[in-house]
Amino acid sequence: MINRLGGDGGVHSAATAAIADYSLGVGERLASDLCIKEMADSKVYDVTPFLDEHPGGDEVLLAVTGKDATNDFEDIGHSNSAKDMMAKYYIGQVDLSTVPTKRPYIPPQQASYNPDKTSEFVIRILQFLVPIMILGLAFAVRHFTKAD
Ligand code: HEM
Repeated sequence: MINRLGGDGGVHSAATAAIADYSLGVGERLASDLCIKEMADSKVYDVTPFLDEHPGGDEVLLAVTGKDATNDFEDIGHSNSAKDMMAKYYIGQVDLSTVPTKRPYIPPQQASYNPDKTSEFVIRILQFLVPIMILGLAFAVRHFTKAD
C-alpha cells in the first residue's frame, strides 16, 4: 500500500507519524517499522518484508534504518530492476519541515596565542637552575657534615 503525505485514510496518518519520527532521528526505537528515507527525493521505504529477500543481506538495511540511505544505495550500483523493486516498498515522503537543518560548523576554540614569552623564559631558567641548586645544596650538606 502506498501512503503519501496529503492523502487520506487511517493508514496514511499512522505512516505519516512514523515518517515524522524517523525524520527527527528517533527511527531506531521503531525497529519493527523499518524505513529508509531518501532525502534527495524525500521518499520513505518500509523494507521490513524485504529483509530476508534482500540479496545484499538484512544487515546493510538495518544499518541505515531511519537514516538517509541515498548514498549507500547509490554506492552499491543497484541494477535498474532493483530500482524498479523499490516502488513495492515505497510508503510515503519525508516531511522535510521535521528534518533538523544542518548545524553550522563552529571550529573548536583554540587557546589564544600569547606573544608574551616571559613566563616561558622563567620556566626554562628554573628548569636549568633548580637541578644546579639541588646539586649545590648536596655539596654544601656534604661539606658541612663531613667528619674532620
Ligand atoms: C528498497 C531498497 C532496496 C532494494 C529494492 C534493493 C535491492 C537489491 C537487489 C535486487 C540487489 C541484487 C543486485 C542488483 O540487482 O542490483 C541488491 C544487492 C545489494 N544491495 Fe540492495 N536494495 C535496497 C536497498 C539497499 C541499501 C539501502 C543498501 C545499503 C545500505 C543495499 C545494499 C546492497 C548490497 C551490499 C548488495 C549486494 C551487491 C553485490 O553483492 O554486488 N541495498 N539490492
